[in-house]
Amino acid sequence: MAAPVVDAGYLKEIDKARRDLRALIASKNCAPIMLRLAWHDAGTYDVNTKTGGPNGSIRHEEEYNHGSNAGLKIAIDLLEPVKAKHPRITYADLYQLAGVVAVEVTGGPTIDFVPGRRDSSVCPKEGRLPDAKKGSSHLRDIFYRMGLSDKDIVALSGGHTLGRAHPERSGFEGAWTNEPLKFDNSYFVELLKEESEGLLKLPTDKALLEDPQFRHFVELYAKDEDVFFKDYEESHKKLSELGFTPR
Ligand code: HEM
Ligand SMILES: N=NC(=O)c1ccncc1
Repeated sequence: MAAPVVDAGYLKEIDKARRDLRALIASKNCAPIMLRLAWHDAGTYDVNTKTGGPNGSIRHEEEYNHGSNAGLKIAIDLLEPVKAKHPRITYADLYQLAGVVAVEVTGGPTIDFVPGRRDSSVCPKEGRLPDAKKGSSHLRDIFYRMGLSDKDIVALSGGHTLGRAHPERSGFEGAWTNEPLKFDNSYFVELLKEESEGLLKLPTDKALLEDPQFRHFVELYAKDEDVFFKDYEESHKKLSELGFTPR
């Protein structure tokens, strides 16, 4: 599909949609699943083939039915009324805007959002997102393929400050923090604790402790929330613009 014309009218629609997303997320307490949707649409990017990425393709059954996307149809359906109210906005932009708003309204950093992403109906094959049961080398394979770095891997893993795992979706259960609707650095604080009573640590979360390069950033972010917020904002913007050249 063609890229949207980002004129004054489009920018006005983005501002209106931003307000509607704030209201939706507040009313449904759905910030976590909105952030997960944005990350799953963007995280399919392959920097070598320049395919996948934040292009709205996850709206198609072929992709949202991937095992790693279990549960995300809930977010896709919640966003349909917002899309219907602002039809000029591409799904690609809407999903990334929802992710940015989800972080902001839960107390996280303000992430610069540049609109203009085009939609695609080409769905990547399953397997481009990380497998929670694996370790550091797998994380690097997946995120380096996107064109992201070690710092991006750790900072973006901080997205697990929000929400929880659902056995019927991923087989894992529980939240990573004691305040799963608050965006802060508690994911890293809990990760460094030997035992965080009743809280979740995925094998890939634990990999961030075992790998020295990753652990450096975990310790930094656990100690200084401002540094985490600055790095998270940069990495989230990078993720949301993979394969997209803002005009
Ligand atoms: C580093 C590799 C990652 C792995 C292996 C991973 C794995 C998972 C798994 C297994 C779940 C549970 C899904 C469910 O049962 O509902 C989950 C949830 C979640 N993930 Fe990730 N994730 C990763 C990175 C990220 C990133 C980069 C972000 C965003 C920046 C993110 C945001 C979330 C959020 C917000 C939830 C909670 C969703 C909810 O409460 O419904 N994750 N993740
Ligand atoms: N945030 N990542 C996920 O939700 C996820 C990633 C891979 N497999 C299942 C779930």
